[in-house]
Amino acid sequence: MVSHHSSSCQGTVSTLKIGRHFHGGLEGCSPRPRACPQAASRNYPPVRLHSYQGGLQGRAHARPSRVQRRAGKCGDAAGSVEKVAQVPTIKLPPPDADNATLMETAKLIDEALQTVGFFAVTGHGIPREVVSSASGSARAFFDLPASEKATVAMPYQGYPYGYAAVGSEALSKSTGTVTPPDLKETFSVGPPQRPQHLLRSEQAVPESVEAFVYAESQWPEEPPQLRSHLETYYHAMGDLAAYIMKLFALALELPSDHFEDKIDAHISALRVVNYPEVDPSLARPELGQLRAGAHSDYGSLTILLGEDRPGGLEIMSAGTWQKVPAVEDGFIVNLGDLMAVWTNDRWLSTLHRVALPPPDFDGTTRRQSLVFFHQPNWDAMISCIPSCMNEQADTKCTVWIVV
Ligand SMILES: O=C(O)CCC(=O)C(=O)O
Ligand SMILES: [Fe+2]
Repeated sequence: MVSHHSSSCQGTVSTLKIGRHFHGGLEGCSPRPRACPQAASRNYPPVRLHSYQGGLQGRAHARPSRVQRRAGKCGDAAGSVEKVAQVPTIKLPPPDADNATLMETAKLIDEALQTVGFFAVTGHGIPREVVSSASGSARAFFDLPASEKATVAMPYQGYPYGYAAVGSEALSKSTGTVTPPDLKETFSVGPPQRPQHLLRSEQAVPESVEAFVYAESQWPEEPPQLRSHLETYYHAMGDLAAYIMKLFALALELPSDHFEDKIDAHISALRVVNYPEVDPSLARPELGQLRAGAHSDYGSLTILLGEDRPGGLEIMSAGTWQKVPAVEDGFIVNLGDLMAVWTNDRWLSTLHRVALPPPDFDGTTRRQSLVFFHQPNWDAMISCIPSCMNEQADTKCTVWIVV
């Protein structure tokens, strides 16, 4: 449904009704902020997502990224990939480094995002203790009996936060590919504090935004430190994302604070993921079944802490699936669809997946990831960044509001 409203800019504002939908069901949308083109919202009120302005009409949804368009079919045999992706490791300077140093780093980021859509960061300054506490508590949570984990299960399909058992989600559905469900279990949480930003917004906050974007996280009784460890980790990730967005601004020839007021009440989600041991002698994965099916992320950027285990992260690059090894004391950062839209496709939101371990591997294959999906403020205006304008970009003032 498209309706028109007046706006402060000269053109029209089009309100496009598509469901922004979180759910742990098999329809393929993951429990994190995103516009879900495939599943119309049936059991949850649709909400406004971000506005897209500056000729990006219609791309806020159903937009295959450049990589996806090149990728073609992506269901080849998992576990057989040998090639290692050219994902550069970028050592971040301290945030108060001189401008020339920050610009050098920004250039490396620009290069990585134009070519692979992924880079690794070291020098991030996040204490090891913050990372190991969050990882350890997440592992302890996943080790609980199923009945305990079920106490914090997402209460209904469409609720963004809580636990989702193995078999709840097939990420590949978001790219229009039907596969059996992913072999993973997840626990997702949202912003620890309800941002004050809601109160100062000029627009009335739709109830659906209140209920959805700021839905309450659910915390289990066990392990007792899970909440404090994950909240500390969430804040550390939010700060790191803000620093990376500052470097993004420099890379895009913008003032370094360009994104600040668009992410100061970010609605990011933290998701911890357990990929259980795969033992084909006990249960053979179904045809096309992966640990996480091929997908691109939806937000501004994702910060991933993975584990180097067989059956890990792979990206589609130069037309083939390629492995992305974990980086010691580092994080993997990738761009999401929203940032690809924001940059008018200058930067890539790359298709990726988590493969199955090779069937003949006889060591441990359990793998855990901590995935931080950074999302700007719910009402941030996403308008084509001036340095990303090109002949293809339609410059008339059109704002897409997803309600
Ligand atoms: O676990 C991983 O390495 C990647 C997970 C991922 O891509 C996701 O959850 O969106
Ligand atoms: Fe992902």
